[in-house]
Amino acid sequence: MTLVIGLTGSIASGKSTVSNLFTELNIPVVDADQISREVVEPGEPAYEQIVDTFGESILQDDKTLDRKQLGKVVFSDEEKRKQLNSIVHPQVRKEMLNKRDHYISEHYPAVVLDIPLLFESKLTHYVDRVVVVYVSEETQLERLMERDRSSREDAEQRIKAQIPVQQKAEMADAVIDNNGTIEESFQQLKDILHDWNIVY
Ligand SMILES: CC(C)(COP(=O)(O)OP(=O)(O)OC[C@H]1O[C@@H](n2cnc3c(N)ncnc32)[C@H](O)[C@@H]1O)[C@@H](O)C(=O)NCCC(=O)NCCS
Ligand SMILES: Nc1ncnc2c1ncn2[C@@H]1O[C@H](COP(=O)(O)OP(=O)(O)OP(=O)(O)O)[C@@H](O)[C@H]1O
Repeated sequence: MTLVIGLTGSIASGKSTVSNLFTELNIPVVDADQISREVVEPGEPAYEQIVDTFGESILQDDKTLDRKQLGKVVFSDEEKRKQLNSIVHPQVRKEMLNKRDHYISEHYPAVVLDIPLLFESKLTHYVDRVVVVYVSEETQLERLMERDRSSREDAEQRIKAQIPVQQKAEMADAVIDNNGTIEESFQQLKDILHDWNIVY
């Protein structure tokens, strides 16, 4: 039996950091953000739909998506964000389920689905257990501004596009408090897996 673990949190709470820790433990990770980049490459069906909907001003000179520009458009306008989601999400889901089912058929003890919008998109039925990576609002804002070199305003807009991480933590089966060091988060992860009888 493969345990399917949903990994979520809010933007910049540390999902990718924790997903690397799963990888270190040889637990495969299916990354929704990575898939969402693949399905919008030129030639893919979602690409054409995005250009039809948002126009050529969201393209770079080489015709690939200008993600910064598209981000500005969709994170300042909920309707536009919903439009983009309705184009990208069905493709992402299909690909994620294919990958999940592949790992299950290979009898891995566990597989992780790293899905930023697991709760917002009501996808908890894809997984058996949910781990939320939690940080305080101050840490989140600081890490987001530093990582993306973004202004406070842009960072706050992105944070507001998701359910607050505190609320997500309340809905989780397990929470990793990522306000401390990565080593501390790693120890919490190992403890959770031990509780769930996943021993590597
Ligand atoms: C708007 C886009 C082009 C901005 O690209 P950019 O490279 O700047 O950001 P990236 O894709 O790395 O996302 C960073 C984080 O933003 C958050 N985020 C992304 N999209 C959304 C969204 N539609 N709603 C809320 N939060 C989002 C997630 O926490 C994600 O981890 C891109 O995020 C996108 O295509 N979003 C729609 C698809 C989506 O929902 N992806 C996230 C989960 S599948
Ligand atoms: N425990 C930690 N200590 C210090 N910095 C950290 C820690 N965890 C994560 N970071 C840093 O915080 C930033 C956000 O982390 P990360 O990219 O893992 O978040 P995320 O939840 O995957 O973000 P997104 O939702 O945008 O995909 C990164 O720059 C990362 O290096």
